[in-house]
Amino acid sequence: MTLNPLPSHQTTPHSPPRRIPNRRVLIVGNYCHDVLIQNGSIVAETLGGAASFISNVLDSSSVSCDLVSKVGHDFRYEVTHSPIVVPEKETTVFEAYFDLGIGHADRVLKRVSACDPILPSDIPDSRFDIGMAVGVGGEILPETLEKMVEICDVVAVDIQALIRVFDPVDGSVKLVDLKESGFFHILHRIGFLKASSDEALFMDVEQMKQLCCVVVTNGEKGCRIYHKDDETMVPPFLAKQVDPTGAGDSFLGGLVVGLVEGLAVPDAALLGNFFGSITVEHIGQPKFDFMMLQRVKDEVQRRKKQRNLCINIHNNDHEEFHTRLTPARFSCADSPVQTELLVNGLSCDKDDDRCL
Ligand SMILES: Nc1ncnc2c1ncn2[C@@H]1O[C@H](COP(=O)(O)OP(=O)(O)O)[C@@H](O)[C@H]1O
Ligand SMILES: O=P([O-])([O-])O[C@@H]1[C@@H](O)[C@H](O)[C@@H](O)[C@H](O)[C@@H]1O
Repeated sequence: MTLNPLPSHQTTPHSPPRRIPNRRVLIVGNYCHDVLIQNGSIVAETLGGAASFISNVLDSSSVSCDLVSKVGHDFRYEVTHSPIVVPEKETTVFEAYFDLGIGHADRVLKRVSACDPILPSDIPDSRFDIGMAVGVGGEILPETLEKMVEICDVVAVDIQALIRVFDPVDGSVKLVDLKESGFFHILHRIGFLKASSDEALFMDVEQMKQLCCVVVTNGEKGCRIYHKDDETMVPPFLAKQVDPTGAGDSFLGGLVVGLVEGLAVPDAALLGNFFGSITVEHIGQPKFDFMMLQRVKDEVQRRKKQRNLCINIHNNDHEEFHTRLTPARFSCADSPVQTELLVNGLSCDKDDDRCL
C-alpha cells in the first residue's frame, strides 16, 4: 500500500503531470441524531455524525463514495447513502450543550445513546482509493481500521474516532491519549490524521508527523499541516458562525475532495477550510449553493491546469487559490438570516425548520 500522503506529482511542481483515474471513497462512521441545547432548552434537532457532513460535501462535489454506517430502528432522516439498520438498537444520539462554559470548549458533548460498532464484515471487500475512518461514538474498532488500511490506498482518520471515551453515567465525552487508544499500532499505515486543536493535545504531533500527514484545524484561524519536516499554515475563510457542529467533518470532506481531484495537500486543505467555514454558518447540514459549487469546481480545474503547466506556482503557494475561491464563498445564496443571537456562537434562524 502506498502510504505517502504527498504523492510525488503533488510535491514537485516541476514534474510532468500524471493522469489520476476516477477515485472512489469509502466513508465509515455512524449517522447520529444531534440535539443542540442551550439554557436548558432544546434549540434544534438535526442529522449528525461525521459521515453525514462528509458525504454531504462529497455528494455536492460529485465525488462518488460508499458509506458504511449503522443506525437503530428510530432513525428519522432521509439520507442518500442508506445505513445498516439494527432493529433492536437505537440510533446514536449526541446532546451538545452550548452553555456549560467548561474551559474554552465551545460546546460540551454527551453521547446519550450508542448504536452498534461497525465490524470489518460490515465493510465491502472491494478496493477504494481513499478510506475515511470518521466515527463519533466509538463505533470504529481497531479491527475496523485494520480492514480499512488493507482495502484502501490511503486512509484519512479523524482522531475523534480513536480517542473518545464516554462517561458510563451521563455519556460525557472525554479524550484519552492516542498512545493509549488501542489504535496506535495501526497508525503507521494511515495517510492522514485530522485533529482539532483541542484534540491535538492528546497526541505527540512531532512523532505522528513522521508516520503520516497530520492536519490540525483551529476554528476561525484555519489549519496547519505537519508532515516530516514540513509545516504549512493554511488560511481560513471569513464566516459568521451560527453553529460550529460539523465544521471539522466538512473540513475533512473538502480535504478529500481536493485530494481526489489531485490537488496538492495545502490546496486540498484550503478546500477543507472553505467547506468548514460554510458549515459553521448553518444549523446542522449545510445546503450548498449550486452556483457556488460550480465556481469551486471551475477554480479547482483552473488550479490543476496551472499546477500541471507549472505556471507561477510553488509548493506552498496556495494564496492565489485562496484569493480566487473567496468570491465563490460569498456567492452562497442560502446563508441563514440571523434573527436571534445566542451565547457562545449558537444562533437560530426562525425560518429553519430544524430549529425548535
Ligand atoms: N468561525 C469560523 N470561521 C471560519 N472558518 C471556520 C470557523 N470555524 C471553523 N472553521 C473552519 O472549519 C475547520 C474545522 O473547524 P474546527 O472548529 O477547527 O474543527 P472541529 O469542528 O473538529 O472542532 C477550521 O479549520 C476552519 O477552516
Ligand atoms: O463538529 P465536529 O467535531 O466536526 O463533529 C461533530 C461530532 O463531534 C459530534 O459527535 C456529532 O454529534 C456531530 O454531528 C458532528 O459530527
